[in-house]
Amino acid sequence: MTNARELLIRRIGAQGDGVADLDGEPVFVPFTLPGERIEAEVDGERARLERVLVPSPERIAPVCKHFGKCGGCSVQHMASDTYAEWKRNLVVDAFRSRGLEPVVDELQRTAGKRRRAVMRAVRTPSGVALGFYEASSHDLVEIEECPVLEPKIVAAFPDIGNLISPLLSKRGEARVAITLTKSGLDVEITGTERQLTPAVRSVLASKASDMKLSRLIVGTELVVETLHPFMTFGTADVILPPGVFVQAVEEAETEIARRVVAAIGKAKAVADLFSGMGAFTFPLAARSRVSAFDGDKAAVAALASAAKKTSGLKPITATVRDLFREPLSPLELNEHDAVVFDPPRAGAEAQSQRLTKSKVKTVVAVSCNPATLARDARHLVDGGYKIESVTPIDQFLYSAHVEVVAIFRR
Ligand SMILES: C[S@@+](CC[C@H](N)C(=O)[O-])C[C@H]1O[C@@H](n2cnc3c(N)ncnc32)[C@H](O)[C@@H]1O
Repeated sequence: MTNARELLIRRIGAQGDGVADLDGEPVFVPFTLPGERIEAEVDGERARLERVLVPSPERIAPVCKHFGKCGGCSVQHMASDTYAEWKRNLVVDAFRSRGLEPVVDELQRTAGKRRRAVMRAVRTPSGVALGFYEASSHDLVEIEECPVLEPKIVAAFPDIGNLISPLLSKRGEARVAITLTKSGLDVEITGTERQLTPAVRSVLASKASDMKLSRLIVGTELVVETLHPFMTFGTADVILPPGVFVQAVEEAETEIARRVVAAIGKAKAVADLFSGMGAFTFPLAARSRVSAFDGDKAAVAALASAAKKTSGLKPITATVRDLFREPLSPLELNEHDAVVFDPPRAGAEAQSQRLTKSKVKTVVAVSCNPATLARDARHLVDGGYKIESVTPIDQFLYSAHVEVVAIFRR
């Protein structure tokens, strides 16, 4: 049952929603700010904003016309300083909840835009629309502009819609992953029900080369690869396997790598855990021997192949390993002077526990989830490490996500 209520917003929650109290219970209202008096349609612990009765002086006009409907961004309505302090506090609160009170740096901004978009495509009366889902829904919002995406990706939407058209039935829907690589757009279309017949394949291949795509994959089939899609890490060009992890924003990746390299200093041997394709391995290998480990076979193969082709670096080894099930043992860790880990959102708990039993002096943790980072930091601190610095980086502009680089020493 829903009902319209007048509410006073008291704080901003971890997802960027304003939080009001109603009969002693929290109610989350997207797109509102502390101090605002609003009218909202309440449905359990969620509410839909109807009207802002008394706006906060921190309220600003959103930069995108789709804001409020598109589920991609949650916080375009906050003044810049409020936004930066809220994001920084997400990290402060995560550490505090584990009993840790490190000095957390100011939010580091990056000017760059996202180089990967994972979108949905649907047929419309006039063609094919590309968009993102509304928040907590499967309703598509057709996207005509996007301030967080690389403009080259947004500019390609009409052509990509046209490309997908022969694959979509009347009510069909497809998933489209578009990645801007150094050799152009890499497009992967999945979830279409129509067969990739030889005739359709040849139409797609010809459209893809007209569009100068570096690669087009449909389902698991490579339709065309005009140029190998690659990214540059340090001095190495690494060819992207399909679907591999890439940091969202190139400038953020460069800033993280710069901080990782500076923290490692002159260490002779470094373990790069959850290395992916080597975004940190290659910058580190300018000075240190690096052992890279990751669970993704294709990413490790891409890293190893680029390491073979790149001259002027210290030796690199690349190993496929499930680091949740089989974290590096204290003995293996002791072969290194420093360790970097950059796990998925689940964090690196087992590995952090092993680190406390090793002699490694420097640990650099890179994380996109302050909650699991703080949990892992608690293990490291209990095991004798001191937190040297914690730096939030705004890799995920206008969202409730934040990247963090934390340095530990003993
Ligand atoms: C946040 S990404 C970091 C990748 C790389 N450091 C970078 O900056 O591009 C996390 C990586 O963890 C890897 N991964 C996920 N689960 C894993 C596991 N159980 N064992 C080892 N690696 C895993 C993924 O393949 C991915 O490359």
